[in-house]
Amino acid sequence: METWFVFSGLGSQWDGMGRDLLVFEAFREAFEKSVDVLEPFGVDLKKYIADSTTFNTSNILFHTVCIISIEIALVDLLSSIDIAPKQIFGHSVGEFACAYADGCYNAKETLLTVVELIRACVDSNLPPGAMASVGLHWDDKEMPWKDTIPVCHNAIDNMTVAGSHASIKELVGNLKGAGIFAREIKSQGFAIHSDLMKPAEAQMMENILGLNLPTKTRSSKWISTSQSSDEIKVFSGRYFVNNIISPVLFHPVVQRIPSHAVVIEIAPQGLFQTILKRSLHETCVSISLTDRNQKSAPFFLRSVGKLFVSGLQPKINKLYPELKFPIRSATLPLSSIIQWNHNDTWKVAEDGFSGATNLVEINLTTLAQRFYSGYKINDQILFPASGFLVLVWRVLAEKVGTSLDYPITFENIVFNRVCFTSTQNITKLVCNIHASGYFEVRENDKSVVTGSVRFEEPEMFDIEAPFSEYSKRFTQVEVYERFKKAGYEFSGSFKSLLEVEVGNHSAITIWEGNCVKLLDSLIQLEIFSNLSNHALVPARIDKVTIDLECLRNQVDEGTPTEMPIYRDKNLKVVSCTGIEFRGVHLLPIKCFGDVQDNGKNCMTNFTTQSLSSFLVGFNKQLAARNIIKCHFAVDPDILELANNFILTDLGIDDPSKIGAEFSGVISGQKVMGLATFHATTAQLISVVHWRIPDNWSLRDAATVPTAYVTAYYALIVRGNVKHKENILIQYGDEAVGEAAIAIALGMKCTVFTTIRSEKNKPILLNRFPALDPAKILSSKHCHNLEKLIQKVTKGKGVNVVLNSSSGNPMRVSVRCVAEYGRYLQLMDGGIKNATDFRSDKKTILEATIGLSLFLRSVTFHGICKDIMMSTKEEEFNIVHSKLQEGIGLGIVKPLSIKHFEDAQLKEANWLQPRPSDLQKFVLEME
Ligand SMILES: CC(=O)SCCNC(=O)CCNC(=O)[C@H](O)C(C)(C)COP(=O)(O)OP(=O)(O)OC[C@H]1O[C@@H](n2cnc3c(N)ncnc32)[C@H](O)[C@@H]1OP(=O)(O)O
Repeated sequence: METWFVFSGLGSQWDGMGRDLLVFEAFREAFEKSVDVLEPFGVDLKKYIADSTTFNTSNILFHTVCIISIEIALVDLLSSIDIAPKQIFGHSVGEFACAYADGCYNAKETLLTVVELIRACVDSNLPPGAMASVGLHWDDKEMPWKDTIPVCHNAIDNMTVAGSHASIKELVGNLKGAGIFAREIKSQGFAIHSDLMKPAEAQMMENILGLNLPTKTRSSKWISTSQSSDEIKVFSGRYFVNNIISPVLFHPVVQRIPSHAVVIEIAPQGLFQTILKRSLHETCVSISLTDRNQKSAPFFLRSVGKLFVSGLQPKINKLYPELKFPIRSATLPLSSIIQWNHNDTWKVAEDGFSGATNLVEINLTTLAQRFYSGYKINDQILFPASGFLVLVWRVLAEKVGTSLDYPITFENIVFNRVCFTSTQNITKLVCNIHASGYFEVRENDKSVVTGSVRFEEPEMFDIEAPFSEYSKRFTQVEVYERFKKAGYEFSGSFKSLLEVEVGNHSAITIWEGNCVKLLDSLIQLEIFSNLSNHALVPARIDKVTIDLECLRNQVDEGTPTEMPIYRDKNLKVVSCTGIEFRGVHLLPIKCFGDVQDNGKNCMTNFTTQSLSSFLVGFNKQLAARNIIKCHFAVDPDILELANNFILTDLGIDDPSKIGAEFSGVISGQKVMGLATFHATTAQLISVVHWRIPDNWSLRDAATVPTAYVTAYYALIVRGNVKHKENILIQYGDEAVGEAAIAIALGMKCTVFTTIRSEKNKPILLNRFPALDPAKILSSKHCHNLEKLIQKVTKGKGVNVVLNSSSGNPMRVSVRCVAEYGRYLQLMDGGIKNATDFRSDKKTILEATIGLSLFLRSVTFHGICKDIMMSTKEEEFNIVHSKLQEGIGLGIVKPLSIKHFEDAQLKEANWLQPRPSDLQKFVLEME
């Protein structure tokens, strides 16, 4: 909403005007200043507003200065409550107040100009004149305004005319007789804006020049009603001489007011309310601050209320004296006397921000919803992802009043938790859809699903059927047997896949008019293609497009129809006629916060194939390569992953790999290294190693490779760090952070770093004497870090940032990176696993950093910690030789901060939660 101020002129004055507004401090202060300015000119403002006789016997000079004084005081009053205009304009002498509101003149300069100009008119002995507002058209030259002159173009059907007293009287009489609106205006015997004012022009100029006021420039805020073109912005007293002798072009300015503006009339009396309401766009709000027929102070307060309702934010507390503490103990609290007034029924405004809210009940005992009980995972009934999509779809259709046949698109759907239902309870879901299309489904006040949704023309890939009639298929029985092994117990409508091609490129389902079931068939094909021994559910879906009409054109309504589903792994698409899912990201159900994983699959399988035998297998294969006395540093998560995958036997080539870091001895030479194994078969794929000094213990050496490989890869290959650059390393007390500090200091870089724990500061300083203690800050005080970096780098920022978390450290890092800098974001487990709810990865994916980073020509790199498996060979070779060189130069050393726990091979307690700073176990193999 734009705010416009309009200042009225003669005609708005009345006996007692402004008097009651003196209760408002800002108004009173401004008015009293005007009183002081005008006193030397014999104008007693206070008496004028207090005494009827003075008012009624005063001449035009008193009337005008009083109107302008009140308008100035109202501007100050509004400004005190933080109401400021985007545009201003004035009617006739109302333009004087514009000079004040625009800042061209102060109150004194404004009032002196009024006094001098009007006094010139009074002193010029002009022939007596009169003015009237008439319901005639400005452009209608045929109208009978004999001997009168149109002087103010007020509205399409209203103008003010001026002339001799007799001619105005005659015209008003004639018009009234003809049923046309006509009203004389109190212009105190003057025909302002007409030629009758011309004889006063020279005197006005002389008086104005006598004031010797500086020439100013009007701002673009002030739109002129006295100049035929608003282009000329030079402003001096001459502007007002022109105002008095030229017509008022009010209506053309009113027409420039956009729809959705708040127009505030500033005058002793809301003179133009009738006209504004007739002229403004119907979505505008016109508010007067005053009304002669009502008590001024309450009326003003009601107007302030209207400003608030219109969307402005008046600071109403400024209208009252400041509360001084302590207040008297006898002061009664107000709260008991404040109550809701329910007398009126209010229509809530549709302002584009309100949305539809719908409570949806899931009652599995009803006929329509009974089929949902066929969706069970690990003995619990789950409300399926497809059910949420159809729910949101229905709510939106109802909100916009359209049928479900209209194509719909969902985007960025995020499943924050799973929703269990049961036949005993009714599940209550609240679906909010914002006007922007953002939706959220909540259960028990917790967010379950979010995303965006809109009805729009569908945009789907053309289906290219990969279907070969001869390809092998799993039958329905085989499909659901496999699902069962992973914990799914689909029944009824949800046993919807009739067959699945073994390569998971296609499947057949059946359409029986149930959208939930059909959508779920597509999700089921995606789940089936990724099946492991954990039940998977969608965590995110990038896009879903549904065109029901297109689907219906392909099927016989009322007859169950077999329908092929296609899956393209490269396009990340699962689709059938009229429906397309893009980017369905699945996660084990246990990753969803409050899910009670019964652990059936995980733990039973865990004992059948123990982790120790898995590691013993690794050890044997390294021994076959002459690497003996191995120590493994293993990440519990990776072990868990290995455990999951090793039992997966879908008969499909599974490309998953597991990486492990180790140390050992080859032909009497101590080494440390990295090895990769097949996740499904535990077979060794590749191994690399580095020679290490004899004085390193094998236990310590096992912890070095991943941290330094990651740091070298990030800083040298991706970050291209150069000698003596400035570098920010977030979390220098993490393994990769410590390695990065070692490398950066080795290149004589200026290192800024943060630490998670103060106790690590002396350890870091001991390990790196070259590190400046002043540049090691707590990660909890990011703002200090930003200040320090900007100060030290003279506002340029750092050349390289290595960051491993989202949230505040990320935002600070983004602001601290210099032009042409390199921003390196560590991704635990890599982009592929970025939807993992147990870590920062999801937040990193959803973090927004803005484009400004790239406009500064900064490059952004996502760095996975499994470098060996995810990097090109030539890049890994660089890392390999740099790391060997670093060992030789003493840059690479065992980590000084303890992130590792010694563990027993036979220990079976791997899946227990452990402190977050203990990242790995070190196992000594026999
Ligand atoms: C130096 C100087 O300052 S010179 C400048 C001199 N001043 C002027 O030129 C100001 C001219 N304008 C005015 O005086 C006022 O805006 C007026 C007279 C047009 C309207 O003032 P109001 O206080 O609203 O008058 P009032 O309350 O009697 O309303 C007029 C009624 O007539 C109706 N009306 C019919 N035709 C018209 C018309 N052509 N113009 C205005 N009102 C009209 C209005 O709709 C309104 O009816 P409503 O009350 O049902 O809405």
